[in-house]
Amino acid sequence: MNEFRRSKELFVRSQDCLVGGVNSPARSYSPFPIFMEDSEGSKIYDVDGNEFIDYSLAFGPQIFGHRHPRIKQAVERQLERGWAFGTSTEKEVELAELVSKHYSSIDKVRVVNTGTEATMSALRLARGYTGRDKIVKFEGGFHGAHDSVLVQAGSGASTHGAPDSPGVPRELAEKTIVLPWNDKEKLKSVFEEIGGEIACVIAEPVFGNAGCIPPKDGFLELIRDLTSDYGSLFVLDEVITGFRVSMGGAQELFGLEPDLTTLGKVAGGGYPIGIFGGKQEIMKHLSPEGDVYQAGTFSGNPVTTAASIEAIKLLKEDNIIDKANRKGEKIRSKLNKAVKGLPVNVEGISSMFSIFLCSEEINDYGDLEKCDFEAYTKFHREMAKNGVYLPPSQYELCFISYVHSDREIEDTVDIASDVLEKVL
Ligand SMILES: Cc1ncc(COP(=O)(O)O)c(C=O)c1O
Ligand SMILES: NCC(=O)CCC(=O)O
Repeated sequence: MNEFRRSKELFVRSQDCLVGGVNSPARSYSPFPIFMEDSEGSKIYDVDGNEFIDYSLAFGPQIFGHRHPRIKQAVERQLERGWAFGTSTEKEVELAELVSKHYSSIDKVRVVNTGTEATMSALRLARGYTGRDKIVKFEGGFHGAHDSVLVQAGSGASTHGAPDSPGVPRELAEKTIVLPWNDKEKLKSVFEEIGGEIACVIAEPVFGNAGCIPPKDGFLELIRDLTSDYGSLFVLDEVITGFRVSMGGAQELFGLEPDLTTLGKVAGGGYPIGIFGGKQEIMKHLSPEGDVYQAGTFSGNPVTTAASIEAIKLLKEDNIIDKANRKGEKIRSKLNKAVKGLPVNVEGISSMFSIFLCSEEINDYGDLEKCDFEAYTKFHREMAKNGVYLPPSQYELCFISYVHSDREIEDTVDIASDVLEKVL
């Protein structure tokens, strides 16, 4: 049974110098976070020398497994030549070409450092392009930690009970209209009422920050139709799904054509990245071609772009997405079988899944209230004691990589069913 003595000591130290002892609230959990220091493939290792099969995978990017040798080598090659020039580089061009090759809705991109920056900039561009201020998002949707989207936000904001963050000016929050996910009638009536004032609808194609909740039939298509009819933009936030559910993201899988797309996570091969892009007609409004301002010292930096290019090539050459999808199907079906009779519901698509501690199906953010959050905290800790690292909240997704072995999946299922019997 794993023990976490050194993590506990470090948490005492970190609380004196980091807010809540962490650098992101999503990493703060009871009784104290486990401090990691090493990784290889499907495994991560903590400061006490414990080994874990990892299903958090850095909150998503590591579909390749940790420390993939090809990504490591690409970064090392770049380190030999420099890691920050603040100038144009050939790699940026290569990366932009690769992204638009895989995303038919994208002619041009801008590369930034995080998903947060990507959605923040995409919303500014949508507002600048349409000359309108209002945006629509969905309850429990998470698009990063910036003002316009910290309204009824999922992920850590919900975990820590602050889906509407203080500090966001009321005047700005009022410009964000929040609707229930998968509710076609509400969406239609908002457009009928004020469609001409809406700059854009931003949506995760598959909910990933209020657990994994796929779209109901026709919901994304309805967003597409209404935004087109009313001259608003459809911003598809593929920070989680991009380069994960298929090379061309959820838009390829579902046959959608958004106006703007945001990417992150897997797209950086584990290095910090955000990308947003769309058709030239819209992108040309971004500075320096247009007036909508956006900039950044580290945007498109050479190390991240080297990692990203290698990652995208690797995804294709090693057929990583199909392999990870099959592992996803396997773990979901085995877990569901193993927990029959318990109030547990394993849902998901592709290489992502949620272990909801409740017996009913989860269709929207409100349904998460039916889940047992206290039991999840115990479940998370007991799993870690038994060598399995899960995301620390039911709001976050479990991810599986293409290098998780069948043996590891079987061990995980056995451990999870024993632990769940105990904690429920
Ligand atoms: C759908 C979605 N959009 C945007 C973000 C923000 O990305 P980042 O954490 O890289 O800023 C996240 C992060 O979890 C996300 O899940
Ligand atoms: N789904 C939310 C995140 O991935 C955020 C991770 C973090 O802030 O550490």
